[in-house]
Amino acid sequence: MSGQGETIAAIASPPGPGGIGVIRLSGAGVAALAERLLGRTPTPRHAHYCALTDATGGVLDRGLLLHFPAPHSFTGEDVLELQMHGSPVMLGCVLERCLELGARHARPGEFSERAFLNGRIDLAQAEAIADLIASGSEAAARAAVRSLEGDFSQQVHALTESVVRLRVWIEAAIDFPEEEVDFLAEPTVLEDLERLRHQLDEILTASRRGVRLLDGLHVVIIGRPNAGKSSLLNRLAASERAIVTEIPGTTRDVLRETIHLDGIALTLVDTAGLRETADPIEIEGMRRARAELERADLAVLVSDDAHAESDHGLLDVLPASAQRIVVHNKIDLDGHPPRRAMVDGDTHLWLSARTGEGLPMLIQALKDVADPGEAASGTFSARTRHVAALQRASDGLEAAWHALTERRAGELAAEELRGVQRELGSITGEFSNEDLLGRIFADFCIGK
Ligand SMILES: Nc1nc2c(ncn2[C@@H]2O[C@H](COP(=O)(O)OP(=O)(O)OP(=O)(O)O)[C@@H](O)[C@H]2O)c(=O)[nH]1
Ligand SMILES: [K+]
Ligand SMILES: [Mg+2]
Repeated sequence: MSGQGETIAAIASPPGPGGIGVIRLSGAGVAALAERLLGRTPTPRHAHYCALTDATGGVLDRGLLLHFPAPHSFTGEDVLELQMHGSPVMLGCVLERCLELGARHARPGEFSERAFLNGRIDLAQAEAIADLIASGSEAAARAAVRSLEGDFSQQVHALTESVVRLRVWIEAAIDFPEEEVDFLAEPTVLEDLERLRHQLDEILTASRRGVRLLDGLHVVIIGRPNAGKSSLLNRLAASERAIVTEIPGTTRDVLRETIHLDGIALTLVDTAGLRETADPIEIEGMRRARAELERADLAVLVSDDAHAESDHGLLDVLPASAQRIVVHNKIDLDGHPPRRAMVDGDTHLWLSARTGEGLPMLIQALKDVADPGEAASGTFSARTRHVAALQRASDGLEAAWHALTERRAGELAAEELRGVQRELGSITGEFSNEDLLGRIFADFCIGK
């Protein structure tokens, strides 16, 4: 079979002893190698029970040998799977035997990379494999499976097709300058563009959700000194992680603690209290606090009820991209019961970090943000790389919109749409370079 790569081999099951161990091979020499191991030509996709022997014919182990001839295999090449006892020592010996017979060690992710290069899966699907393996919750795993099934890629493809249609149309108009101006004023062109922007935004939102499922939620706790930020972090982490004292300005550096709610990881970030000060250490601490806010999915503004009024001004510090919860802490001091209310579109919670009263409400609110529940049923897994590309595509559509509406510049709009097409193509790997591929597949485990 032509077009197959060097024969690669790897132990595909996890390291350590196990019930079953699997060695996987792919490439040009697989068919010959399978024949040597089995002593005859294996039947395609048939489980042969056989002895796996060393060079002298000594039995290393007995197990199943499965041959998947190209192109109907995971990589699109000839693939061989050896299933045997999960003994790390014997797996090593059988792998060694495969190397003697002409295979070489596979690099991390090399099987998936070949599957991608042979068009069995696109890049987003290949990434979904790694994400499925690494997923830490059922929600994340299900989302990864959906991406692996191609849900995400299909949506990106559909979008790309619409972009191409619009671009071709605009380019055709440019070729007839006397009609161009009229054409660009056509409401249908702008309607199409508007619809595209809407669809792209929906995918962008879903992708952000997908990233959150994989990477967890970045929750930044901010507020004035002594509001009880560190006390709250300790409560949520159920440990004395952060130093708590009655001295304002206790926390000066950024402090992180990961907790899990229903299988979803939340990185809680405690920060230095925000106030006017001349202390250079505190000033640096506040700079870091603001930097953390920039990449927050959720900002928890902690306010000591006594200063609620002035703390309200801090809401302006929060980036628009982050969701937010306002916590009114220390209700134990005035004896008010815990409660939850919506104020100007924000969730406000009254609780006590000291006594733990009202804390379940906060945990519920965090869960609501972390796991969008019903809304997540259509969520696919996505990576920061995808979100960044979609964001650039979205900016490109906006630029195309301005080019058409304000400047009647068809050429410019077409150029922007070409850029959008490239960005979308980079997600599924139609436009990719070796650097990017190298970086993506190096993160995979060996044997995948
Ligand atoms: N009564 C009461 N005291 C609290 C509560 N939460 C925190 N405190 C007290 O408030 C003081 C400050 O708490 P911290 O958790 O250090 O506050 P912080 O916001 O991290 O302060 P900085 O790190 O200095 O910005 C400490 O003396 C805490 O014991 C609460 O719910 N009730
Ligand atoms: K303090
Ligand atoms: Mg603190």
